[in-house]
Amino acid sequence: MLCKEELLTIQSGTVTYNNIAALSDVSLTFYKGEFVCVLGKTGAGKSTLIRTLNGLQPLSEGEISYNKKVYSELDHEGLRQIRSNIGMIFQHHQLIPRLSVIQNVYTGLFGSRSTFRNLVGLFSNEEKELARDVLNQVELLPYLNQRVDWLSGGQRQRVGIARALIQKPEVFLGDEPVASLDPGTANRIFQLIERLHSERQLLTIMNVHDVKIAKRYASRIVALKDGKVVFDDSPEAFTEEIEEMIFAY
Ligand SMILES: Nc1ncnc2c1ncn2[C@@H]1O[C@H](COP(=O)(O)OP(=O)(O)OP(=O)(O)O)[C@@H](O)[C@H]1O
Repeated sequence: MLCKEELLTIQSGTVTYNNIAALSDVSLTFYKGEFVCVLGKTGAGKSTLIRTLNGLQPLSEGEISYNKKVYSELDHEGLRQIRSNIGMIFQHHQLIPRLSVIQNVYTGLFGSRSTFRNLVGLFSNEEKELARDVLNQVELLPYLNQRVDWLSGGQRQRVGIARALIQKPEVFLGDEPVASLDPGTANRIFQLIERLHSERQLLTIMNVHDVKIAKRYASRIVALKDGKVVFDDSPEAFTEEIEEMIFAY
């Protein structure tokens, strides 16, 4: 029997904002090689879950651990090291508009370099080679000196993916990465994410609101409602009844 390698765990996780629980007693274990899509209507807690997994949002109660290292027991440096293993993409890319494609990709390395090297923009030949390699993987090498604000939405998201890849992550997180894109472009972005996921044997966790995308690409679907996990199973087990229950008002 194959032994699943546990990577990220949230145990009884609760996040409270002004007495309202954005996440409520959530317990999930994620394994290397899983492609997880997190579904839920607006306000269900999807972004909060992703931000807690990335260590950007502390839990009000409960524990999160990465490779058995508990976030709340780590100092700033320990948390930074964990974050360097987690690549993240966002709905609005969070690129620096006036910088070029390759300069934006370099920012993915900033968490693992000295402030001085970041400030003066010094990059080793190895780092330059790595940036070209990840841009090639997202098919943007011809655009490396282009300003990102001149690119289309799909191209910008591919820059965001390259910026995450340059970290050589073990975990790939996404907060609604295709929510602003047309269905065709959204599918092409997910095909790219799926290819990179398989080639690199990542743990991939993507928030989406499109059930079709989740059913097509995920190996596991987690659904949230009012901050609680209401479904955690295979895409095949995600029925129309469950979909109605999750999106009902
Ligand atoms: N910084 C914050 N301060 C106060 N309340 C917040 C904050 N962030 C989120 N919330 C609240 O927590 C709940 C969950 O929000 P969250 O953004 O995680 O949901 P979501 O499923 O990602 O929704 P969406 O798809 O709209 O982004 C919502 O009720 C939201 O209003």
